[in-house]
Amino acid sequence: MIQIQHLNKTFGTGPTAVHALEDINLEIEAGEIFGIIGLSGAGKSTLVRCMNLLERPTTGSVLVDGKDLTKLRDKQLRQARQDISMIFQSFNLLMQRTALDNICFPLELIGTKRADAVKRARELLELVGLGNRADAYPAQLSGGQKQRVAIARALATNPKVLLCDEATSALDPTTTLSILALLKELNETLGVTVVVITHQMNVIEEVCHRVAILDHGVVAEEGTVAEIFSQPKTDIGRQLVYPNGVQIDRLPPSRVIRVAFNGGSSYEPLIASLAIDCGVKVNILGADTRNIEGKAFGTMLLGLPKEPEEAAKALRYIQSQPDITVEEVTGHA
Ligand SMILES: Nc1ncnc2c1ncn2[C@@H]1O[C@H](COP(=O)(O)OP(=O)(O)OP(=O)(O)O)[C@@H](O)[C@H]1O
Repeated sequence: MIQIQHLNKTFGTGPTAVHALEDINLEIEAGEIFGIIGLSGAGKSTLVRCMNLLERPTTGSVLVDGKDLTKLRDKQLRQARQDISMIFQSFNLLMQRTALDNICFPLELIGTKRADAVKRARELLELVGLGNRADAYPAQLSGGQKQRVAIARALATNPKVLLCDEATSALDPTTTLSILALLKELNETLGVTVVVITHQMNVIEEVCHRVAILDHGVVAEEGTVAEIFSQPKTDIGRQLVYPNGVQIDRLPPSRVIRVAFNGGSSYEPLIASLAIDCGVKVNILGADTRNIEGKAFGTMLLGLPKEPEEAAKALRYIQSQPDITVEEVTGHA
């Protein structure tokens, strides 16, 4: 659906140039919810703006449905953009227009008859749960309601792709969840491909199927949400997945392992059975468990006994358990 190939974006020239994105390669499939996460300044907004050419890549291609947007002339590009809508952290509603007329706006731009536009806008207001607020102005709506109007407006032209740039970052946690649930529902019912840009791991966890982690303008790692959550492979991945991770250099000098639960139906009482079945005691240094799509994922950071034979025995026992993987930890845990 969206193929990003060898994309680079540099702002400015010479010694003050900022290389915001370097050799980005991503494939986002039709119908999926794809997350792009990274710390502030990682290049997330620049990347999402390159996806509809609001920002023109310095080099590289952006293919949507096989069409390279960077090769299109203005008129063709305007047409292609009708398939790619965007919502923002700050909603960007027109304050002088009612909710209904905000949604009619993109339809007016493409010459839709007023009666047809109003009909479509009313349908969309129903779809986003605001059927009774057609005549409200943005100032009379809550943040969550404003984002619902923005979503309805973004869907007015029946786009194939909805780009969400920090769409829930200005909302409280409960409203965030309700907007994410709406995005999920729209993805499932309309089949719209959703790209979610965020700095919050819980947003990714809540709605995304796959995720790419952006770090200093490069893709550090990508995979299914379950893969990234159970076994982040890079420092930045570990920082995002375990924000309260333990620095190993502050731990006692015994071997430390991370035990990842990879989607077994429940958490085995691993520590208790270690003690009972092999008489070995391990230290729990940290634990972070989650339930994703009904399956158990998560990790425990364990300090093995100092005595090498005991440590090896514990390790063998843990490795023999189903749906569990183990890695020895060095550096950021
Ligand atoms: N128009 C611009 N001119 C110059 N530099 C820019 C411009 N836009 C972005 N940058 C730089 O590009 C880098 C990436 O910025 P970007 O806004 O894409 O990051 P981000 O991950 O979205 O960060 P945040 O979460 O803080 O919005 C930063 O170093 C930023 O200063």
